[in-house]
Amino acid sequence: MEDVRLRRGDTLILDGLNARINAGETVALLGANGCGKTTLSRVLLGQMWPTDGRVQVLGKTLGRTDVRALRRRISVVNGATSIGPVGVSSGAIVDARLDAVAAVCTGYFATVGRYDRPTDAQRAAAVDLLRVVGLGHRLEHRLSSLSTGEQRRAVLARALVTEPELVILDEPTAGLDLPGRERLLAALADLRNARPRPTVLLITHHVEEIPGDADGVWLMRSGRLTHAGPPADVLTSEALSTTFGCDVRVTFEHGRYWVQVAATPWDRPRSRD
Ligand SMILES: Nc1ncnc2c1ncn2[C@@H]1O[C@H](COP(=O)(O)OP(=O)(O)OP(=O)(O)O)[C@@H](O)[C@H]1O
Repeated sequence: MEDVRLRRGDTLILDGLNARINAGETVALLGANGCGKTTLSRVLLGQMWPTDGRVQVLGKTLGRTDVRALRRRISVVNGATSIGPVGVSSGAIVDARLDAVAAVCTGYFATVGRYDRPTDAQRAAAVDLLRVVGLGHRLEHRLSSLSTGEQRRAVLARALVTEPELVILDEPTAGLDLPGRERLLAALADLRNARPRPTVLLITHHVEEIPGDADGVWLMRSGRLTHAGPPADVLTSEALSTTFGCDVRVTFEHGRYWVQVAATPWDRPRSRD
């Protein structure tokens, strides 16, 4: 991204973004609600058009390339409800009535329901991926009978089945319990060992979800990227306190970064009695 600005009405949503992710790198994007993270991802997907600036994705310059062809090389996973009944207004990306293997196979055809017949090799790849995300024991189960965490992992497997070159994960662990979240993070760590290794943009609110060996971390505030660099340089108490507007302490343990809120601007001085 070069000098990317995006204005809608009176709101400057993205304010002069300059940043780069090299092929195969994992970068985490962190910032307060409403700072522009999802908008940035939508720009990368060609779903929102910047007011100024230049965006290149997978070597293609947006505005000079067929976005539909580019989209086939990208997968998006977000925490929103994406499994449900098929219908124009349901917003579902996959039919809840499908079993896990069939659901993952819809990823090959970018369909919500089962309209196409996958090859044996495609089914085998879907089964492999379901095992990777810890759903090997749920292959024949309908999505509607799976727990939220299991559904989320099935959606992740669906997103990966086409071996995308770029994976955008927008709060992929939202709504997951602790083991569910750890399982999903482990699946993401496996993804970083995949060959070829996809480029990953992980949008998250949770510092502890950022792999300690991520290639980069971007901090965003009011539509600007205020910090970008290796995790050890960016995930500091000072930088995160500025980003979130409250006093936080960052520690590094067990290969990950952890945050504690030390004080918030709305803390009142405690009475002595
Ligand atoms: N089409 C639009 N027109 C006007 N304002 C918009 C539009 N799309 C998004 N915004 C505003 O831009 C800001 C950034 O939204 P965005 O969804 O990118 O934030 P975010 O960082 O992903 O937030 P969250 O962490 O809450 O998901 C918000 O204030 C939002 O209301």
